[in-house]
Amino acid sequence: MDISDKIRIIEDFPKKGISFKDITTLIRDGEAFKYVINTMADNLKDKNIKYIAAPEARGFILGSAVAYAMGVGFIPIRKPGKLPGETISYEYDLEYGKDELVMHTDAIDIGERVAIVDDLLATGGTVNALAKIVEKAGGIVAAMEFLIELEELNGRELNSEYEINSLVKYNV
Ligand SMILES: O=P(O)(O)OC[C@H]1O[C@H](OP(=O)(O)OP(=O)(O)O)[C@H](O)[C@@H]1O
Ligand SMILES: Nc1ncnc2[nH]cnc12
Repeated sequence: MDISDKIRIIEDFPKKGISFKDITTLIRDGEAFKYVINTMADNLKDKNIKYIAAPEARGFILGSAVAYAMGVGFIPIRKPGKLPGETISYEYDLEYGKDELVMHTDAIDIGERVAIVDDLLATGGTVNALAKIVEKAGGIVAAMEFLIELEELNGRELNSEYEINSLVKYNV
């Protein structure tokens, strides 16, 4: 199935020079959404995955559906101030700014295998921070799955120690 034509591109959002890849047009199409989730779940089978971890907000849309499809647990990775228990955090750079991610310290036990799911790989800062948090908690990052990869931003290089799969690639 060709899903690339379901992604809407909006230039100069959220600021000038950014070519924004909008996935809302893909996920409102039930067949395209299902295809993406099943493809990601299929890529992750036979990897002995215990949990899917995904960052808010767009990561939750895909990550929780992939976890459900695989019958494994879901770990939400949030912005600061949202999780009620004891947390581990990590600051990172975005294509357009800075941010911080937070996970419950007890979400992962030592040696448990985690797959990271997000809608888009740009600079790779978000998932790198997420991977470092998982490792800080004693988990193993078994793979990273993306719907979209912006190849020129070299997110793959920043995360070269991890297995990375993406479904649709763009130059910018
Ligand atoms: O590879 P990177 O350069 O780190 O960029 C990719 C991240 O940026 C976007 O999230 P954003 O922080 O805009 O948050 P949102 O999901 O809440 O819209 C996107 O959903 C990825 O998580
Ligand atoms: N160009 C882009 N489009 C959509 N989401 C993004 N997150 C980081 N860069 C992005």
